[in-house]
Amino acid sequence: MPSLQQIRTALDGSGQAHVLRFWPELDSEQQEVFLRELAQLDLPRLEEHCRAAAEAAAAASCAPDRDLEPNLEPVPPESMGSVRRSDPDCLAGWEREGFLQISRSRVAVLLLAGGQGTRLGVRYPKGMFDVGLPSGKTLYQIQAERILKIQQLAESRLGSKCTVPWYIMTSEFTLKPTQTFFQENAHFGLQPSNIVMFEQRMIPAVTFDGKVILEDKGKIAMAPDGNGGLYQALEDNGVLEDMERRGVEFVHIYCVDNILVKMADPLFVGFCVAKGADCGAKVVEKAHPAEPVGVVCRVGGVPQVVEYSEIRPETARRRGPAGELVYSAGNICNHFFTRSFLQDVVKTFKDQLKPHVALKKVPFVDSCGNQVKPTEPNGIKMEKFVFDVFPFSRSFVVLEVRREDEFSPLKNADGAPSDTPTTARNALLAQHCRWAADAGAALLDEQGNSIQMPPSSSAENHPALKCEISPLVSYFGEGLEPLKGKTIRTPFILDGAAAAELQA
Ligand SMILES: CC(=O)N[C@H]1[C@@H](OP(=O)(O)O)O[C@H](CO)[C@@H](O)[C@@H]1O
Repeated sequence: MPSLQQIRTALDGSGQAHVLRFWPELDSEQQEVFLRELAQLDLPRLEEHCRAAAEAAAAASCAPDRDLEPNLEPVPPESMGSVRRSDPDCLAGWEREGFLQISRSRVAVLLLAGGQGTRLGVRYPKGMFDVGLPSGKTLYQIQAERILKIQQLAESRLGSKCTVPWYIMTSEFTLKPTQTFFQENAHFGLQPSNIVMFEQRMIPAVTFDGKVILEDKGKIAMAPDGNGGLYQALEDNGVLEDMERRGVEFVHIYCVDNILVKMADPLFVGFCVAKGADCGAKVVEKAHPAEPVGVVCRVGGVPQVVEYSEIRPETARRRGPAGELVYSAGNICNHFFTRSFLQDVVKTFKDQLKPHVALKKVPFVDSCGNQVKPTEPNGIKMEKFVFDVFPFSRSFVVLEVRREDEFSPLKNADGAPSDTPTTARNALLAQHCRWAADAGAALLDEQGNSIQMPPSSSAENHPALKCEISPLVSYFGEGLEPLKGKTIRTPFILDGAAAAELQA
């Protein structure tokens, strides 16, 4: 660990002497903690980081990138598959391929869970959130059970025991609570050795004039380096070597907040493998031009995602001859990568990823040592995006899926118009009602009236649908034969015990 003097010299040399302004006021314990934190900074690159942040923020304030526009085009149809439009035999073939790879233990899932949940307004990892399902399950539990189920399905279809390892990228904010939560819940029935948690790096928030922000007298305001910090974290933690040891060849990467995520989705994995892709993305048709999702497209002939914060509203609103949005491929943060592509990224490309600028309200101590909670953005956070490696792909594909089956993200607290605990809960419950109805069950509401299924598009706002099917019973609506001809009064939870009872 570098000494205080070495750190002081490095900070002075990079124009950040103010960081130690309150050092004499700290007691010895606070000094020790602060010194440890300072020792973890990338001091040789600090000056460059601060200057780049200030410059990027100044450039970003001049409007979204206008140079993008003339080079932008939708993904060409030959790189796309669609669950809604592709031939059923094709879909079945892709699914078979996916199951084959899963059954050989060649598929892993990787969760991006380093975020702070600021918009949702919770102080714990988003994965620990309970959206108020009848079962009270959290996002982590639902995901864990989907892994258990997909392993089981692959085993029963192909007769070989298999493992889908779960890699979880956390940050300083989320690692400890996530570890504790998993331990307290007996890893939700998964083998602890098949869950690999690792931490992404943190970087300092910076003022508009390029100064590191002090959150407290002995604490720098740090933020995770964005979900694109993944590639650095893979290297820092030897994750690709771990995958290689386990024989993993294909990785399904996803964000923690989508309650409908299909872990290791055999159809998506099989589609990408069958197409010989090194990199793939799942999309849904955008609901409306201003929906806060990135757009999967091409820029200057190479695949890319233009993030919702960076696209010009006029571009997002552009429509084709039939009135459809030209840029309609909404990114749902479900990506496929081959391990060998990830290796290339880590070895060759990751340092070329350009950080994106986010202007945030960052609490700080002023020069007199007073705590200030700003009402306007005062700080710059620099984030890398996980999809910024798409341009390096040699064979990039996109699979369009049904929103009502695959995408209902949890971003905001209840009260917001969309992407809330309520919309996430309703989306899942409506999906399960559809599964039950498709299996031949008649559903009654709490008063005993027959439930009319609403159109899928409005299901997120339909509160009467209270049928929850455990992922341990069904992964995507399969295996629900015991429901045939049954009349079910909601709220209803179909877990393993209830399914056995129905069967009997
Ligand atoms: C950097 C990144 O991955 N951004 C993703 C991600 O957005 P967030 O607002 O960062 O959660 O999830 C969205 C889908 O929920 C996706 O549309 C968007 O492109």
